[in-house]
Amino acid sequence: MKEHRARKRFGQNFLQDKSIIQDIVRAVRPQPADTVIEIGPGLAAITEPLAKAVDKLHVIEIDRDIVARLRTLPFASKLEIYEGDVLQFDFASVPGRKKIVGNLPYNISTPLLFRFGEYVDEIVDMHFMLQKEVVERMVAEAGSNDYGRLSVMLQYFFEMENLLDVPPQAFNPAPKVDSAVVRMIPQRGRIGIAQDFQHFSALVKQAFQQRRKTIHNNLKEWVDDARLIDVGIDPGWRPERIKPELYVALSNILLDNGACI
Ligand SMILES: C[S@@+](CC[C@H](N)C(=O)[O-])C[C@H]1O[C@@H](n2cnc3c(N)ncnc32)[C@H](O)[C@@H]1O
Repeated sequence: MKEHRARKRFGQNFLQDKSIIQDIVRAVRPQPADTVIEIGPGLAAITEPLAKAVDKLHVIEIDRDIVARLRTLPFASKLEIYEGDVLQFDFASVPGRKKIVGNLPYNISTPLLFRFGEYVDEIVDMHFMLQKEVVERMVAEAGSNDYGRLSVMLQYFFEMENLLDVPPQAFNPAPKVDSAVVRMIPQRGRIGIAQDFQHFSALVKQAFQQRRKTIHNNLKEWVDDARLIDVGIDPGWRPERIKPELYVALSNILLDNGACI
């Protein structure tokens, strides 16, 4: 088969370390009847073992040359191939509760992660290879330097665990950064339910846009200190001190007060 030259614009760093590939597939635990979707199959490093384990594997790939290659693989009949941009993909178009997997293109990982909340009720679990720094932000606890909007918004929907650190040499070409595999499992309601998700999301965005400001200074237009204290928030705290569940509670209280961010 013709050699494929990795395309930087599609974030192509192909996994070549067999033991890491095995670790990922073992973590996913695919069963024959599972609905598994792989994002960015590339040269099929994870695709092949996944396709062998399930009756049908759904794959989403943007690179036309790679799609053509996938169609020639010996296990191609097991693949349902969607050619296009995963950022535009409607995950609800694949019926059933889904396991989603991918060694993600790092240039689109953050906007992609933000989309999964929309599909949370249709997801069994997700396993992604990401930049290690992104995984650290996803799983960060309040009070740590890595804690921010990504941590709050994803922890609202998912329980997450850093399963495995992966060095650059595991890929070809080697990326400039370390990577890690994260497991994400839907956990709706664990930290409360936002009455209005858009409002909760706007509140968290507003808070972290000005991370150096105290929560009092950040939100004084919308909420007085007494309400903050009611929820358990010290008005002198910076946004990174406030746990995800407190953002949910604060959003609900603001709505009850008729104060809309
Ligand atoms: C980091 S590579 C991983 C390839 C392969 N899964 C592996 O582990 O070796 C990312 C893959 O995602 C594909 N890709 C990049 N941007 C994409 C997008 N917006 N939508 C769908 N696939 C994309 C790339 O073409 C590439 O195949």
